[in-house]
Amino acid sequence: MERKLIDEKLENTDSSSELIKQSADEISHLAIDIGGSLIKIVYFSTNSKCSTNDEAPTLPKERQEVPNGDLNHHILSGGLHFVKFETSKIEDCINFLSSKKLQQCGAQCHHSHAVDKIKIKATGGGAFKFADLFKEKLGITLDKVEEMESLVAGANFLLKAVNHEAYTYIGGRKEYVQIDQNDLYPYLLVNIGSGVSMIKVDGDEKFQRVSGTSVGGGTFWGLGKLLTKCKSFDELLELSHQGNNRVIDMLVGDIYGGMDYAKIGLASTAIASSFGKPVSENRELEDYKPEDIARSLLRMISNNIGQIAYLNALRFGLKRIILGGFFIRDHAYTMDTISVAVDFWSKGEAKAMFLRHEGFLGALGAFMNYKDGNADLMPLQLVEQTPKSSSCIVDRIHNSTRVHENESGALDCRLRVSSSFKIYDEVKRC
Ligand SMILES: Nc1ncnc2c1ncn2[C@@H]1O[C@H](COP(=O)(O)OP(=O)(O)O)[C@@H](O)[C@H]1O
Ligand SMILES: CC(C)(COP(=O)(O)O)[C@@H](O)C(=O)NCCC(=O)O
Repeated sequence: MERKLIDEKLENTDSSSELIKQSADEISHLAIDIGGSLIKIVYFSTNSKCSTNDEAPTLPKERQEVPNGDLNHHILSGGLHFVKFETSKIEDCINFLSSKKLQQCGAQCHHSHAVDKIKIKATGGGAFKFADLFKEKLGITLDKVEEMESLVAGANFLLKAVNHEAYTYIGGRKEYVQIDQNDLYPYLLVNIGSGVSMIKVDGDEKFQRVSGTSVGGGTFWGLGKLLTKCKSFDELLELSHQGNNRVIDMLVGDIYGGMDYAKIGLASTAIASSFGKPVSENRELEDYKPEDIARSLLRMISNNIGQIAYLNALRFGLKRIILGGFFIRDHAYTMDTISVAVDFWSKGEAKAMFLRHEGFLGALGAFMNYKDGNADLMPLQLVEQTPKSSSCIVDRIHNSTRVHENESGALDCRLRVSSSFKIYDEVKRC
């Protein structure tokens, strides 16, 4: 999978050059989400490995007319790609974008010979913080899209359009959930990035941020770094696999002489106090195993988020809690802890669901913001049609269009692009 490959590459010091070598594809649209910890990029390229079919051949160089006779639009076939960088290594991201030659093939280049007219959709705090840097180093203007709006648009897109996107994680098993588009709302979106935002989503552009907590992914990684000396987030996660939280956490049984506190529904093995054990032990930090600390930390933060999410779901009578953000990282113990917390507190009434493109909600939402109606903006939408051949792209399930992932991890899809935006003419002129 491309995402895995890129993550591995980023572990290496010369990672960005490796990544750049693989990236000779032609980009027509690109959006960026610059968060407190990570930069996420979603781009559409026409050179993806998507199989072709007679109705919609892959087209690096030509425009296609929409078969329904809409002469104002063209179709581009290709793949949506997902890339991430650590925000602290923003230079890698700049080099990557520079290698993509956006100046030439442009996300949105309006005027010939005017490098500084390139605009890309950008969200997250970094769209403000790094605006000058992008301008200075790449000549790119960041066209800001509000962060919560982007998260919601990204989540809605994934839930409606992408096949096998949402799943529950129960008893160590992923179960994919096919959500009926007519029965998607309302739901609680919980985005676990550096901090956590909780958003009640009632419709396509109808939402309200109802809560949040500063105890999130940044807390796990920051505290973990201090307490275990791990050098990377993935190392800390890996370490947590081998740990035993009972060495660090004070359990109900530790307080109740090994017994359950049955009257209030607490088993002896339930955590009474996260990180509570060292209080009564005369030991130093070095006397505890880093893996046990990592495990307790992960459990404490996941549990806490699961509980706050449940309380907010309860507040608004929501049954579905959809979780995104890179903290989750498709990590079994994290998902299990959150699922168990939601199930326990809601007595099975609410369900926690995870997303395969968990960390890219904001970037996807910003990408979706390239919309019609403004001559300065590139009109864009995913085309809803079924290819004749079964090879890839989209299929219809329950009357809706679904997008598939190809073997490189990109989402095969097609974009409908207004004729008024002449991508390839602009390429030549820029
Ligand atoms: N390679 C990584 N480096 C740093 N943090 C990571 C990494 N992979 C996953 N994470 C986790 O993801 C969190 C950031 O998630 P993300 O959704 O990208 O939020 P933000 O928008 O705040 O950057 C981090 O706080 C950390 O818990
Ligand atoms: C400020 C943020 C929206 C920024 O998003 P992030 O970069 O963490 O993804 C987020 O960190 C957050 O919601 N923090 C919690 C703040 C609070 O409600 O207390």
